[in-house]
Amino acid sequence: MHNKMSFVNFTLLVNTGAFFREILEKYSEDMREEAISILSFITLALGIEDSKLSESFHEGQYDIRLNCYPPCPEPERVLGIVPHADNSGITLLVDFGDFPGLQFLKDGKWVGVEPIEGAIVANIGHIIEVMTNGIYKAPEHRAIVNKLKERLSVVTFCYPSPSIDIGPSDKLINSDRNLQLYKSMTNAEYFRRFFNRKLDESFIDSLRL
Ligand SMILES: O=C(O)CCC(=O)C(=O)O
Ligand SMILES: [Fe+2]
Repeated sequence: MHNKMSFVNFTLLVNTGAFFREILEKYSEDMREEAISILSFITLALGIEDSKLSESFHEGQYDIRLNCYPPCPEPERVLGIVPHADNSGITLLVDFGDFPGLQFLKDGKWVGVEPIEGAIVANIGHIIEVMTNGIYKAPEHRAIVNKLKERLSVVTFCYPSPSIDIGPSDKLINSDRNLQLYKSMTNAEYFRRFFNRKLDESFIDSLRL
């Protein structure tokens, strides 16, 4: 399987066959547990423990993407993935590279994430930015390529239950000092806005009040 990965970046869909489906279903169940536990720590840190925020991820959708970045003779001239923030609630990334291929924008500078064996990189997506009323921000990130080395990453995009509205948690906007900064919308409305977004404008800005 490894040798056949020859595209700059490709997406392996969950329904590529029974064999992959079984592995990916087990994997996504593990990631569901990880996501719920990270989200309950987030709600604990926010002082809104037991809110519907973390619970909504029990029933949510979990999409897995396998990224492959082959070596590139001129790495400074290409990007593996262009700068973006994820539209998920939270994204869990397992990095199989041995160089910092994933980079986050911090204070205007790209900072590489050093892969640690067995570690999961947890990345906040737009939905958690909205649900936490902007306390947790969805960071811009990108992937770069290496002149000599291939890199693989397995990325799980974790979404809350489609029956839950996407909007700032009531518990965070309960006083005059804590104004609601983002719109509240149904799950369907969130995705409608995402798929109809203007590509030259910031999606998260379009969700601000
Ligand atoms: O492969 C990576 O390091 C980044 C992947 C990523 O950001 C994505 O798939 O959304
Ligand atoms: Fe991403």
